[in-house]
Amino acid sequence: MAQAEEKREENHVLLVAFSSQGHINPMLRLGKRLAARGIHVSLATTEIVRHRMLKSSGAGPADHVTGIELLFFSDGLSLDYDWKTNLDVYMDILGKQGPSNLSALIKEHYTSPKKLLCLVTNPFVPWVSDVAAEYNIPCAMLWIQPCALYAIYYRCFNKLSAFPTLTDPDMIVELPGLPSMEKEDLPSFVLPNNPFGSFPKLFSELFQVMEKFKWVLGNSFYELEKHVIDSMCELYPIRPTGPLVPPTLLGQDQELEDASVDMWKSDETCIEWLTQQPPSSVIYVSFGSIVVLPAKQMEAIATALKNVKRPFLWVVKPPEFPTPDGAGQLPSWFLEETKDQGQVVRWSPQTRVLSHPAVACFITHCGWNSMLETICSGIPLIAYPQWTDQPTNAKLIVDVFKIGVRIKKEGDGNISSEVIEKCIEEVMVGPVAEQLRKNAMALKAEAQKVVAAGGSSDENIRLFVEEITGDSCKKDGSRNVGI
Ligand SMILES: O=c1ccn([C@@H]2O[C@H](COP(=O)(O)OP(=O)(O)O[C@H]3O[C@H](CO)[C@@H](O)[C@H](O)[C@H]3O)[C@@H](O)[C@H]2O)c(=O)[nH]1
Ligand SMILES: O=C(O)c1ccc(O)c(O)c1
Repeated sequence: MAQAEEKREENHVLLVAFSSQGHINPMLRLGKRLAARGIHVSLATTEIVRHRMLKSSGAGPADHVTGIELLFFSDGLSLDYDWKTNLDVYMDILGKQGPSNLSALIKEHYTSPKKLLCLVTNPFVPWVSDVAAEYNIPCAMLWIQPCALYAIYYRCFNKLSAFPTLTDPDMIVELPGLPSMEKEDLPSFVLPNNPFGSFPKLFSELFQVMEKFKWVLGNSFYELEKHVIDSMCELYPIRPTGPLVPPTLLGQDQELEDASVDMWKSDETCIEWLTQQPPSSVIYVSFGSIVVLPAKQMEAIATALKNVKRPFLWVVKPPEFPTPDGAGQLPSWFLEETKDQGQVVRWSPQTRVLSHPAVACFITHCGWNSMLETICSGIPLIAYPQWTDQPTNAKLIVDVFKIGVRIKKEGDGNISSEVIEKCIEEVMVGPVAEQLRKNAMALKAEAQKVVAAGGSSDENIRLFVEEITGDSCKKDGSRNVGI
């Protein structure tokens, strides 16, 4: 038997992720923390990731990321399928084709699949638990959004609390461990008029069969979300093992190598440019890997950045499927009129940007990875959420973590440049800015503590490893450090 195959027989965990960069990277980082405790780890995801990695690096497709083997299966569609426009169809086809394709991959790569210690999946590919059952392997889930979202979905889809309906769309939602939430604060998938039918269906099915997951791990930390984590103890506990961000952001670069994939090539020139800017002066703007802002909103942000006359670094990722209405594109006047003020890049080395001393604040769509990276960099945020978990993440930023402000939409759903300008000034100067920075620095210090030896997330990883390897006498998944 070849050496690689021998390894797969012994202490092996297979992670399975949806194709989004924001889903794969936290899984890989969990993988590194398991590997640091002697577990062999591989990650399986769909072919589109191999294709994007190849395009981004210009080299041959990677089959390893710092020691973690990458495996790919087909989602049942061609590589150029416009899945963002046809999300419902995509999720449906992935749900039908994914299980047999993943099962075939496991048969092909593991001589005795039953010897796998565990499959770890993320919530967007919940059917992985059925593949695990087929081979009689236990299954864990890594919840890749805040624990607050886990609690909200659990209560909503098991009908344990009241949520807005078509007849009462504006009701205030009250849940244990969380502040009161208006409809603007709720994840879009629980709203009665949400147009993405496949996601509520997926989450509804998932949260009704949670017993298929022997463990639920979270990409968060106890000290950040303790009330809501405690509130889930009696229902279905979640064990936070994060923040799963690059070790450099946690002061752990000496002891732990990073594992992540880059689906887009980052423009490193912006780091040189940042180095020429005064300390705490630059507004960083990015909306992650999926959001494409309507032209009117691009115009409002462009106008605000120009008017505040402060240096900025704006990531404008060209839409993968451009539309004639100018969505996701800069207004034609912007580059010329701001050429001495800021930089625009197509994709940035974001974690290096956030931890650069020149960066003062971050205008963000509130993707959870971006939020955790910002928390670990100790800078305040300006929240401009769009959909999925982002509205709730924005609520957490403002009312729970208290490290930022939120750009409020007008009645017609648009934003005005004046509101954005006001938010920028609020986080840059004055007593509010000072308090936000203090709070942000305190959370950064906390994040470093929880991943260090004996910290709450480190302990939760240790317990998980003990349980999957059978080194623990208690295997009921209920232990959770900090509770
Ligand atoms: O120029 C850029 C912009 C982003 N990033 C990285 O890309 C990731 C983006 O992740 P995230 O902030 O979570 O945003 P999305 O890619 O939009 O993530 C999706 O997945 C997240 C986890 O489920 C959700 O919280 C988001 O709402 C959802 O949009 C982060 O690690 C960033 O560091 C870069 O490296 N360069
Ligand atoms: O993480 C999310 O919430 C999310 C939602 C929809 C997507 O298409 C996606 O790639 C990620």
